[in-house]
Amino acid sequence: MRIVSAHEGVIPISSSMSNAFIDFSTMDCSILALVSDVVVDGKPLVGYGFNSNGRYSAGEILRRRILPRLMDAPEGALLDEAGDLSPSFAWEAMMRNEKPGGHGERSVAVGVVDMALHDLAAKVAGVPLYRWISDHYGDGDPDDSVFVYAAGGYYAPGKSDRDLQDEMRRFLDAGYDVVKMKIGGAPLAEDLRRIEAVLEVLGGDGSRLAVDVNGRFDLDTALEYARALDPYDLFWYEEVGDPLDYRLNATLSEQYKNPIATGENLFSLQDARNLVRYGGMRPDRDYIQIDPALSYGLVEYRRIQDMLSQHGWSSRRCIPHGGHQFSLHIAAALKLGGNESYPGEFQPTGGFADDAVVEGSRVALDDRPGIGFEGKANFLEVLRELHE
Ligand SMILES: O=C([O-])CC(=O)C(=O)O
Ligand SMILES: [Mg+2]
Repeated sequence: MRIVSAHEGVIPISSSMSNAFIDFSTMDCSILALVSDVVVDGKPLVGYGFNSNGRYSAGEILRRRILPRLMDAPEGALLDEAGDLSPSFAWEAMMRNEKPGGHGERSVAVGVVDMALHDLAAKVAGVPLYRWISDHYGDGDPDDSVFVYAAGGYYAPGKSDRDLQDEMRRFLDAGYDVVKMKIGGAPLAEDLRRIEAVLEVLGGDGSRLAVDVNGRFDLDTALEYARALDPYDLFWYEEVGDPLDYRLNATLSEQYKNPIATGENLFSLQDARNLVRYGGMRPDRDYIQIDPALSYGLVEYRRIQDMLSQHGWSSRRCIPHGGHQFSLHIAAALKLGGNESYPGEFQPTGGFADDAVVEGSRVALDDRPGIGFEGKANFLEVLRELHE
């Protein structure tokens, strides 16, 4: 098989909401179609990818470096011994002449292509991606459903505690047991009032509420909030300080007994290893949220899983950021602890298939070949425009 053309584009995924660090008024996203020479039912098979959310589109890097290297790779260089598309060989081709370090600059671009390559490889095999990953990289016995929690609870102009409660009620009505809200964008007293409002909806059960700081706090504020949050026994306290401030995270973990989650802004094996080496993360309770789409794709994510396992971490302690279908397949196949979900945000890219049902905070995988963007009508329309 051969990739005959690559079509890259940019779409807005903007909104009026804010977390403690950024607003999403100009958030956009790279999308990609890789058209193959494999024809099924008179149409070429096409692999699709996009770059999750939280990082902006990476079109320049895709156009100038990553895609030319992929498309100019010698005949056969992207194929394994069986003649099948190898995302690992493609990764080597895309990363040729790239120095180590500085990962965020290009990890998003490579992640977009890696997603499309995996979508295509599974479509060529005629199987859903979770099955393909499990057979190629896992134990051949994937989970048939994945734990998901509903992320939202953003700050927004004019949003009242009542609005926040209604949003959380909608999540519960949609089948989620665990929800997440933003903190750190308001003074502590106001955030505690917002937390109490959400806890009211959750019957007072803090173990069903995660809070996300988006890297806003210095150490003193991190500890001040930690003392205030501890009695709630929350599901987790997320990305409390700067993502690369491992000392802050380590100090926090000595003083905050409940689970901490972080990693959505770490984009490489090396950064993840530093978190585990120096960040004080506790394999018995904490969560690692690295998002495969932002961090060089599944090829790198598997290296990260190997590293975690060598450091005594179970894959079940990983719950990726991003709320997208790619990570849902990875979670089922590699037996992660779950996946994020944004029932209301980041359209048209975010979320799962239109017919996906969440029950008891779990979502089942479907049988569409590849990632299954074909079951997400609004997004598919945008993706098809790239190449049709
Ligand atoms: O607000 C964001 O950038 C998204 C985020 O942190 C998350 O999903 O955990
Ligand atoms: Mg987060």
